[in-house]
Amino acid sequence: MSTSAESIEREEKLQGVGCSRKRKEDPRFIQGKGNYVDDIKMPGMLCAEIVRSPYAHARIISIDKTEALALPGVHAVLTADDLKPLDLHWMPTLAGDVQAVLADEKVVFQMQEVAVVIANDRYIAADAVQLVKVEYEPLPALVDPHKSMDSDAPVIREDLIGKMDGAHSKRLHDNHIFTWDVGDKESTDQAFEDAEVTVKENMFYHRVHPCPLETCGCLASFDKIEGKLTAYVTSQAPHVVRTVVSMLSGIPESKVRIISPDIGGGFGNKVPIYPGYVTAMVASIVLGRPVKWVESRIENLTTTGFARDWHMEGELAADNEGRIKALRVNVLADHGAFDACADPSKFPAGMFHICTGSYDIPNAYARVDGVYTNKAPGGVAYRCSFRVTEAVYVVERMVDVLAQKLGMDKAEIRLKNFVKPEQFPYPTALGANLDSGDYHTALNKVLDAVDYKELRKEQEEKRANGELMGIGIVTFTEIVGAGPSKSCDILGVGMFDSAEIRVHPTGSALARMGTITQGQAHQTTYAQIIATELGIPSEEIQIEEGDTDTAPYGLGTYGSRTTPVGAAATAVAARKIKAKAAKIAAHLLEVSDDDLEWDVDRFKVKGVPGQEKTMKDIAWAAYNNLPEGMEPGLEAVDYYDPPEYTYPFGAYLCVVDIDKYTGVTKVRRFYALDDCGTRINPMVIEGQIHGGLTEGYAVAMGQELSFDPEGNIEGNSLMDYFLPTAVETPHWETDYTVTPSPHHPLGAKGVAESPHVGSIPTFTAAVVDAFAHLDVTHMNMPHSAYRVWQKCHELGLDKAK
Ligand code: PCD
Ligand SMILES: [Cu+]
Repeated sequence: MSTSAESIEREEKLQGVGCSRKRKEDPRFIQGKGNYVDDIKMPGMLCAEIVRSPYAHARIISIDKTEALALPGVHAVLTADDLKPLDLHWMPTLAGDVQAVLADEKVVFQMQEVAVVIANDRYIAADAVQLVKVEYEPLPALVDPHKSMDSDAPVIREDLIGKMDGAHSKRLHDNHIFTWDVGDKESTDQAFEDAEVTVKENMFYHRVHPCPLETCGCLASFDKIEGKLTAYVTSQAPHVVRTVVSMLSGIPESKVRIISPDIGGGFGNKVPIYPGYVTAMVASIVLGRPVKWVESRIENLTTTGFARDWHMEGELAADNEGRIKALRVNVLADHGAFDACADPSKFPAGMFHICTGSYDIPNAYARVDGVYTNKAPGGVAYRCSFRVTEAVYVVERMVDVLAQKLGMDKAEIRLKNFVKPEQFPYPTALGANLDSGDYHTALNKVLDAVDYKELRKEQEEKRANGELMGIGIVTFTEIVGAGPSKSCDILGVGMFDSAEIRVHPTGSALARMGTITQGQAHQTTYAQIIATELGIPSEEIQIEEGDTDTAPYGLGTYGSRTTPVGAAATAVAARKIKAKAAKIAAHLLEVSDDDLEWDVDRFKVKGVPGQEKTMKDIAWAAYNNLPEGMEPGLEAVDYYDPPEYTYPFGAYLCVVDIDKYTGVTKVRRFYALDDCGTRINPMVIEGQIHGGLTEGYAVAMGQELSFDPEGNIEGNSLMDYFLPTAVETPHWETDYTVTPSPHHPLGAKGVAESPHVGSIPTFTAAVVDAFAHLDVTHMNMPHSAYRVWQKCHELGLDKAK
């Protein structure tokens, strides 16, 4: 291959892999030309609003629609009784449970969907909601998951009474959902018995919500003549929605069209299928007119897709030198009133088995018990590949707790226990198979960059002075790219993904994928991959996603799976085209394909200067001058089933200064080093990392959905729920190393979740480290000023001068 200045120049023009190509979608967005579900209008369109329960737990005595129906402009009021004849009053969840579309005799969480009003516009519908008279008989609410399995606990799911075979395991109580465990319990227990040192800590990973700027919504239109249902849905997985809608409604899948238009942020919130979507679709079928439902902010925060809410007990066993011998974790998972977690079907606790982290831990055992409470359902992967956030949190916290007990440095204990570069691929004690990594290089790079020794010295001086300064260190490993079909499916559909590329006669291309961007810049970055593979300039490649009538079947975008799965499909589809292109070039140049070499955007005859055919020449020939017997056209499709997950990793360090009189925590420095293997677009990666760190800061420092003893949700509007703006957001410093994935066609791993997963425990680590000299080993999030002040007060620090 030639590396002449001329070919380097041609390569740069392609704007391929590795180029910080500007985001192609931005000119549209910044000019207000985005097209979201709520922007779409159809002739004759009606609007739906939902009547919701004021109680967390109550029996429905009666529903009186008379007054609502009498309001001019109201077309219908639907309740569970109206959906019953269609068998649509309950729906399956992604977690193998069922969920009431509209409450069936009983409400089980505050703001649960009770009835839906359909009217000419949203204002009339909202007025009519007030006129629907529902009589309730309140029942005792179960809010504390630790009490879910008490013998006198109120039973939440009467529909499941006596059904002790759950979707994932035996159920131990009417409020128990599943037990999931992994690892060797016996050897782990033994290692704990034999250990020189053990540590244990309880931590609560509080309930939060992804809170995308655009709330969830659906515009459904049923064409009675064609028998076709078209729905614009805020979905991160449009094909999955199509399959479920077809299964639920009996409409052939070929007559269901789901379109995810522009999406204003997903963050996991837009993976599940919500009652609102179903009611809009049903209403359109019943009324024969398009029906739109769009949530308000409070509805979004209260009823759709929460995340976390795990009570975790972590334990480590080690020797006196700090070599970790075993990890044991016990989790009580609060899933709310329906198990609507969005995980691959066989993983009720997501990818929690990554909780051995970046460490070489010989023995491990983890157990998770899911229980029902009177809270909204969800359990979505808020910027995390299914409970990876929880996994990283527990192990990183425990390593710090161990270091404190042994009086060891928190960086040193990590360097001592890392999986070493020569150990990859590394099978963990809990069954993950880490494909690649170089943890020592990453952490050392960070320690050098911030002058760690100097920071610790400064901390000592501050402590002597009675000031609080904390240094948090986290070295995390993610598991992304769900996933190999052999282990990962959603309702039976394997979690492959797809790409279809068509090269037109004049050499430009159109490509469609089964994934769907929500702001990640897929239109920019997918084109870069094809540009490098096929030598077609990025500018001449159009990327389309999100319309099930045109895109090949895919499982969607969440869990940072686009790069590990969708980008791999794209590379492989492009390579199929290139293989055909080589044959056409050989034919045009009258040589055998062996005599050809690829040079950026053309095939050249080896050793014969000037004898060459560009991709443009080849594309034209594909439609008129082909080798004997070859079919015309230049296109390919690939369904890529990854052989393995990818394991991005990183090393983060945070420095905080805490005011002991007010508890105000100032993030002085945050240094984030990420390794996602081959980097497709460094600028997009940088943006993704800034976004993920900011969301991590939000979760660690302020976001929280809490409940009072009656099950009333607290803090469910943006008056209380913390969304950091540029004012609160700290300054981020980023860095990287490159350890390519050995099995991915491009060597790339996902990246978008890493900063979220990695930063949250880093903030906690930094806050706790500020108090470490006072024997504090853990503090629960969120680290709001009030809560941090409480700790200062408890320790009498706010009294000291
Ligand atoms: N190596 C590499 C990697 C990556 N990349 C880039 O970056 C991005 C991203 O990617 P990923 O990582 O693969 O991911 P995806 O799949 O695409 O996505 C997903 C994610 O993404 C993130 N980010 C974001 N951004 C925005 N803007 N928006 C949104 O919504 C969002 N979301 C979030 C979330 S949450 Mo889940 O759902 O929770 O699970 S998951 C998630 C894209 O564009 C790509 O291309 C590159 O370049 N390179
Ligand atoms: Cu998660």
